[in-house]
Amino acid sequence: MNIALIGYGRMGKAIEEILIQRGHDVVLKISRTPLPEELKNIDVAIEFSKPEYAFDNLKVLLENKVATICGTTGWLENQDEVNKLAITNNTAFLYASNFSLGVNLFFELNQVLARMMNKYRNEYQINLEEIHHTQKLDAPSGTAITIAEGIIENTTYKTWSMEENSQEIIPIEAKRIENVPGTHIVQYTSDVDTIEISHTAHSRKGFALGAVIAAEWIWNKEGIFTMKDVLELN
Ligand SMILES: NC(=O)C1=CN([C@@H]2O[C@H](COP(=O)(O)OP(=O)(O)OC[C@H]3O[C@@H](n4cnc5c(N)ncnc54)[C@H](OP(=O)(O)O)[C@@H]3O)[C@@H](O)[C@H]2O)C=CC1
Ligand SMILES: O=C(O)C1=N[C@H](C(=O)O)C[C@H](O)C1
Repeated sequence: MNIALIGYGRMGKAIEEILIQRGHDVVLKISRTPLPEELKNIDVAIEFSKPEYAFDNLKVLLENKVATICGTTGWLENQDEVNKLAITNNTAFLYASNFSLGVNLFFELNQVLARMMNKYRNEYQINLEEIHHTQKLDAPSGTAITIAEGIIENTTYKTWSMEENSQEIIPIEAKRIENVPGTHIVQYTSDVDTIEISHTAHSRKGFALGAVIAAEWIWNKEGIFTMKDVLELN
């Protein structure tokens, strides 16, 4: 496939390595310079830039009818508009806060555990922690937000917060430590014990491979998709 890499930082470079291994051609690489207004001969675009640039990039890609997968976090206030653009331009769009197979399995496990724990809300205090490298621009991580949303869907918690803690709120703590690719921990603590599930990425390879698999999957499709569709977790 002819792939456009929009954002050529840590993730862009890790993705490029896997694209080449799997026989794809990287026909456009964008870092900093604005996207050309007209895009030609691109099968799929892979967007991993920065929170403040993602929306503008996605608009150009989708208006050019380029099937796009996006891993950039921190731009979701514009998600509805982006989804509409994909639909009106008869193309395909997939956003994932985390492309790794392991985290997507963890999302499922998190929902099952949340459903079980809802009965014991009074006995157990919930805590969500994410740890990332010090260059990360957004907090909490997109993955932590997806985990919190999975808990909210399956319990009587109403929202999440990095500042407040109450019966209705899932507290999220974000830690920044040199060279950590991404760790997420969900804890339920009572007076007598702690139940904990965690996912620890050892490198960026899992995110990058998942992004390439999603790009291969979305080619020639139309609509709005998630990693659940790609990994057939529905
Ligand atoms: N969904 C997932 O599985 C994962 C998501 N992420 C997310 O992906 C994003 C990128 O992460 P990462 O690669 O580590 O970050 P980096 O900062 O390493 O890379 C971002 C790149 O985008 C470039 N850039 C700047 N402006 C633009 C622009 N207008 N258009 C396109 N590119 C631009 C930056 O250039 P310059 O440095 O010169 O400004 C930089 O090279 C983050 O939001 C992160 O949270 C990360 C890992 C996994
Ligand atoms: O910025 C990162 O590095 C990561 N960002 C994503 C997020 O915000 O969840 C995914 C992964 O945890 C690494």
